[in-house]
Amino acid sequence: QEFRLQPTPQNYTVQQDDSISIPRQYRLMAGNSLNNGTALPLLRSLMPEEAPDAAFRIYIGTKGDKVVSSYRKRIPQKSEGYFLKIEKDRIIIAGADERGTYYGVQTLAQLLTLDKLPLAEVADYPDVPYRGVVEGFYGTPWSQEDRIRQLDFYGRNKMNVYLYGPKDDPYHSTPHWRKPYPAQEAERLKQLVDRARDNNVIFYWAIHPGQDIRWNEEDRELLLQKFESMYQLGVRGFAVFFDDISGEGTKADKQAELLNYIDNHFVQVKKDVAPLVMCPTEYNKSWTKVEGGYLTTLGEKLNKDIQIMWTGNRVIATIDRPTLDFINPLIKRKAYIWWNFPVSDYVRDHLLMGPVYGNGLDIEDGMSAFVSNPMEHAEASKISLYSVADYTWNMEKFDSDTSWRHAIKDLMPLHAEYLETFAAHNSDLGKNGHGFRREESIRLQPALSALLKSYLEKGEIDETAYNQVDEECRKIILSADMLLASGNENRPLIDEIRPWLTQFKLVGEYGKTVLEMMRLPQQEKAFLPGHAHAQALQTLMTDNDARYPQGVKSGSGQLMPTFDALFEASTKQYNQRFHTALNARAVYSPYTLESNVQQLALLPTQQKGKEGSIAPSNEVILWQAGGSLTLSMDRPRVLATLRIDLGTKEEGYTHFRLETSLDGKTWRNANLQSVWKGYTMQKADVEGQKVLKIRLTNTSGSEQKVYFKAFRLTEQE
Ligand SMILES: CC(=O)N[C@H]1c2[nH]c(C(=O)Nc3ccccc3)c[n+]2[C@H](CO)[C@@H](O)[C@@H]1O
Repeated sequence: QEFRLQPTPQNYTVQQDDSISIPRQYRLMAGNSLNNGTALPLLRSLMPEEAPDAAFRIYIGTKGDKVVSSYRKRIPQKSEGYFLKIEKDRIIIAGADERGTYYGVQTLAQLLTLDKLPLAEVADYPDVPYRGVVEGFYGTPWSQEDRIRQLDFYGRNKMNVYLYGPKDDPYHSTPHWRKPYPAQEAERLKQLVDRARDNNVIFYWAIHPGQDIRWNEEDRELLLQKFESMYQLGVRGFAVFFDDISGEGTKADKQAELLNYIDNHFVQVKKDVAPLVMCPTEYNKSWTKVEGGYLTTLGEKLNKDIQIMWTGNRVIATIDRPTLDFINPLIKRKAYIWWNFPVSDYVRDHLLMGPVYGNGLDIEDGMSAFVSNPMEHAEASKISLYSVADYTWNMEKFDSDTSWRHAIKDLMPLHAEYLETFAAHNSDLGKNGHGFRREESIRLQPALSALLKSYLEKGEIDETAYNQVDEECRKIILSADMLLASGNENRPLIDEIRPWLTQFKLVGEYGKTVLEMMRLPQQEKAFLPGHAHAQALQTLMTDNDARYPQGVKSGSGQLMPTFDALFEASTKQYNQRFHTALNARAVYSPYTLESNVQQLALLPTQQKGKEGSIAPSNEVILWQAGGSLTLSMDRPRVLATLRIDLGTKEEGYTHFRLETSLDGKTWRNANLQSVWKGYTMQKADVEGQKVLKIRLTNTSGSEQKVYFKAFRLTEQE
């Protein structure tokens, strides 16, 4: 793949027929404005041989510096803009500000990877003012090493913000948001703040107090003391998140009062702190009731400098002009976009490795920021983050597929073709409560469809499609092995995705086995080993990595549905021909979920041995009055235990009725009682009962906000 600058510059010209050797020594002419910045240290790390008498010169400064005054007019008049020019005997790097100059050096760093330096001119600047990442997901927070690698990545990719807000950090959220970090944790955060500074990234520390905040002076002062403790660690960006809470903390006027107080008595007083950021409780259109006045209250009352986050028309959504035309007038400022991709905390059995696409390419003027909420898998998230950096820097020239391919090459240059094969088939989320899906196996889709159509409709094999799919299965198996054996090229990435690589190889083997079965349904003996092997592979693909209770899924968007359909079709053909009853069901779960509660309806069910479950959800469930959830078995089964956890206190369960049925018509109550005092896990008195269906209904007469943490049954041996 050809060399490209990342992110795509606004203006970049190169003299095609000329270049220079990378100078071994140079004389540095630097402006004073850079003395305390990071541009010079970066430049010196790239070109170590500084010599006062060298013929080759490097002029570097910001627009106020004399050393670059003759290029002043070439500097884009945009925040973080820069002008970079490489001539035969000099390099000029002139920034609109210090960070712009730093970005000019980052661009030079990329050009220095070439064998020869092109005689180039770059006049560049970002489209979106704040660009970066909000570590705002549920699940295992990133490690210290993850975050340090992330911050270096943001520096290289010209991302300028990182918001620290992992939901599962108890000092970010309830119960310990009021307390300072323990010394060891504080020291680790200080290291991150310093690393962020080295990469010219604004480190925002976010607090998530809304679940138990009291609107009084004590909590207000405790919050300010926490911010002050973070300021002492070097933090210069602060955020307050009010998402996913219920009760008192959701009040807009109280939220605005608190935020304005923080702004007036902390942010404005400190003078060196970035604008305050807040995430509202109504952070997407599908939840907000404009007439309820929550957003307009914030828009009217919040100080104008305070940034307001927005996830779009839904919790998980792409961002377009209508999205911004809705929210910006309400909040009376440009939305600070919190993009919930590639976050996967609600589909933890999937990896989201596909291209970034679907956001508008003409909306750069409608947002103050665009930050991505990533997966708990830090390295794997970089495929998307690389493209988010590309998209937010130069929206008009953003090309989804080109960016995706370069992102993969950037992550594993020596194994890019194998990682691209893996990423292409691990991009869709599967069925989920948000209804957000992604394309998968795009290039193979026509062959998969043709193969399946000809086999199902005519019982024939489309040889062209067959061979394409067979070849892809070979590449899948090869890619999995090559990546698993890739050694130290990017060990942190391989460590993250290893369960999915193992699964991916099984998918390739399953595909090859099913393809062989397709040729044999008329051969009474020869068909059987393939059928048995396919079933063995199905079992191996189900009972996989114990670290992921929902299992791990690979190729679930296109490959597996096609292979399962071909498995079933060829087995049914065999059964009809030889009057046998080989199992033709590929994707087999004895449990089916039905619900009229929108956020529950799409949750997947799982079976592992004698245990059956409905996948948990990490969001607050809005369970309407009378809403119910029914788990049906494929046949009556004798239960041993049933555990339910709605994340609510004891009395919360009085709002629900649990019933069982043997025929789906007559129902009997099954009482719930606490498994452990004070905890929310409940057990139902179902031991020894033979049931066909289990039903849980909100009988309180009003909407209940609960968590869906567990719904697990075990059958008697
Ligand atoms: C602003 C935001 O997206 N907040 C959280 C969030 N909240 C939700 C919800 O779906 N929340 C929700 C749903 C229904 C009722 C209340 C809250 C999803 N997410 C993200 C993706 O799972 C999660 O990573 C994030 O921390």
